[in-house]
Amino acid sequence: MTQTLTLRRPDDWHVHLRDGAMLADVVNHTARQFARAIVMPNLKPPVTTVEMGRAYRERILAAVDPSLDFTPLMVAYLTDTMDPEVMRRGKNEGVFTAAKLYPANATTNSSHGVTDIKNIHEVLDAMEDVGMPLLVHGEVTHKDVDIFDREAVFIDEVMVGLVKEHPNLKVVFEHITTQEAADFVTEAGENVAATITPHHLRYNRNAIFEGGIRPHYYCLPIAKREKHRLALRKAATSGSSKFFLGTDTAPHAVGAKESACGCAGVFNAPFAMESYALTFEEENALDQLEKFASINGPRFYGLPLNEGKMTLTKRDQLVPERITLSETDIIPFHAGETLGWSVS
Ligand SMILES: NC(=O)N[C@@H](CC(=O)O)C(=O)O
Ligand SMILES: [Zn+2]
Ligand SMILES: [Zn+2]
Repeated sequence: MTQTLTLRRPDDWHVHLRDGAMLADVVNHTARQFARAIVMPNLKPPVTTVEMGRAYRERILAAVDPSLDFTPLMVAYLTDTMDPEVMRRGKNEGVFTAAKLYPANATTNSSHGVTDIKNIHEVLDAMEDVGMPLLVHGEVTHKDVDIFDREAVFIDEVMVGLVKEHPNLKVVFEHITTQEAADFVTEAGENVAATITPHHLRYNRNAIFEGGIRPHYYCLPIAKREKHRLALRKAATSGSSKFFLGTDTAPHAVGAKESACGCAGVFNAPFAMESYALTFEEENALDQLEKFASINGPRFYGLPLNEGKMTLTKRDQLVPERITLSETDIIPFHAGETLGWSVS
């Protein structure tokens, strides 16, 4: 018996499309599945001005296969010295959909990030004013905090105060990895939501060390204990409108991953919807997938729902061991596995 599932076309509320040759190589993997994507601004140099946001959007559109209907939604990268006027202009000129808070040195290309949230108080006021969502990489960076505790500590040290001081600011807690983050978002006001990646729903921290060190499972925030994975699965499939799809697809060349100091990030764009479908199926929640993938995100951002459709079919599909790009190879998430779902 073939089983199919037809949904409104989904959006991806957290992607890294990179730039140059890598951009051209990866963007259509996202555009084939998703109608829109929130494009992260952690380039070198980061996207900190309206002009840079506009130019990056042009480069993305130039790289997209014209037969695919895809809209990149641009994000400003917040620094200690960001001018609040960039938020107002970026919004008025239709360039920036959101702005991203990277705590300085928390993750890939975050060295220009914010060293203290106090430094962006006026920027946050301006965003609250114009209704621009703040996207947060929620980890503290002090060396004395254990890497597995950095998200939970960030909630206490930053998130609680942030939502108290800016009660009308829309906040997306990006790529949550802990029970604490899922609970925080559930208990916060309607202005607080979270994205959840395919990979944090599928493996816990043991996968990173199974029989040896496995760099392709390394991403930030790092995967946590099993109880946290189960909490994320519960949140994603709960039907709550506060949780939505954000793959955090983060391509790095195979050599940059398989290294003495390997980069953080999982490249999951090619089979993202198949991976989420598998998880929702295992949770007996396929009826909740459309809300998570196609409805909760646009509702939170105040954008229209997509009119197009996507059909997922219950049909086996082999994920390649590696994908050859123009300048390097890359290892996709689920490499070598057979997935029980295919996007038609
Ligand atoms: N998630 C990751 O592990 N890496 C992302 C950065 C990020 O989202 O934190 C990247 O840009 O490579
Ligand atoms: Zn991040
Ligand atoms: Zn990311």
